[in-house]
Amino acid sequence: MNDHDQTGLPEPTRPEPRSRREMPTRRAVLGAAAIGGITAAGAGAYAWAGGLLPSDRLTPAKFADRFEQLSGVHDGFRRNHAKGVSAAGTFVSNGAGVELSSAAVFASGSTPVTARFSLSGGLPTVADANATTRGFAVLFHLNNGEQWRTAMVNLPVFPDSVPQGFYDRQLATAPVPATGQPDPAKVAAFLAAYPKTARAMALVKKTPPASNFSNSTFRGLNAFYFTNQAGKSIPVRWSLVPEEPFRPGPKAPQPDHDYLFNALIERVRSGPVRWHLMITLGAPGDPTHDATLPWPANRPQIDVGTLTIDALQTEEAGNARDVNFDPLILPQGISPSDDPLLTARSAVYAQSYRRRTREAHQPSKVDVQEVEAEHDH
Ligand code: HEM
Repeated sequence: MNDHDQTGLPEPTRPEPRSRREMPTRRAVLGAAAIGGITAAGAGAYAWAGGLLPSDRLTPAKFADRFEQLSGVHDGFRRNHAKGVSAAGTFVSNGAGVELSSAAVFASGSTPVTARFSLSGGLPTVADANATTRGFAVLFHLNNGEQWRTAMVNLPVFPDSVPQGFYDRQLATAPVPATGQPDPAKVAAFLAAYPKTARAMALVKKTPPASNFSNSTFRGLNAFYFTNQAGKSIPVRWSLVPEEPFRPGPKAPQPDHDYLFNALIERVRSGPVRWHLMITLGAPGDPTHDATLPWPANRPQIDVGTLTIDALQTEEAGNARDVNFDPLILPQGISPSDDPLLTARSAVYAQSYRRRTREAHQPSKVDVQEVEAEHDH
């Protein structure tokens, strides 16, 4: 994601659908030991060696270079979703997910989570703005030692169907110095080349952002498969639906540079914030390979439990700062779909993770204690 999402997406030739069983997962690649730890330096390049990306020209390093080209290098920060805050809480399963997936996280009971709220883009100092894509990443620490990591955003669909589209979109929508706005001709050419992005962005425009992080719906967007104890698999997508009622966010720029993060810090200080984990069940024929395409609105949605966030922490060693929210770190009972974004994400997140963890860490731009102290005065 970047913070100028007003662009288009490609209809490239789709590779032959791969069997789910052929898709590599980080679980398989890294082994149980790596999954047990809170950090996962990536071995993501395996995905590219397997030719899973549509173009040999595009590598994890080139992807990371492009983020740096557009936002600069900010030592120690994520190459995308650079501005953020760490969070902690608990997922309480109501047991309804057990018949869908054998993942231990769905057995009745509670699972601790490490989470992170973020804004898209590579600038750790970016001003909070209503239209900037918001992220909510969650790491479930399953009681059996497994982990489930998922990074979600507050969009109804993803703008790009293939990695090359995301890569091209970043450049096509970059503001030009003369106007501070994207070059309309470049944007038009990009959208003409990527009509799926044009359609996805029309859906995004019809879905106004909520006023705060705490009343935003966050969606995983990529499809996965759930497999239950009986070995039955079903395509799914998931989302976190807030208990707090939706209110539209302000259209005008806000005087407070950090108004979204400041409001979140105050909100969590006043009491826990809750979302319901909703699993949408796909039907035969629903696209699993393309995150730009919504599934029909009448697909069953199963509420499998409640995620509660009750603490925020300034990013630092030991909390979500040092987590790679790789979407292919999955527990037994959840497996990837044929969506090409998944393997690309895994590889590019690993590249970003490697770069940022080798750099000197700068203090996070969202300082929880500072905001709380200001509020007390
Ligand atoms: C080809 C597609 C994509 C690329 C190349 C990409 C790239 C990145 C990169 C480089 C990071 C920083 C990773 C790190 O340093 O830990 C990141 C973070 C993030 N991405 Fe993506 N992304 C893609 C698709 C998506 C999709 C489909 C979603 C949501 C459905 C998403 C949501 C997020 C979120 C929420 C974060 C912040 C995670 C955190 O807090 O650590 N991204 N992305």
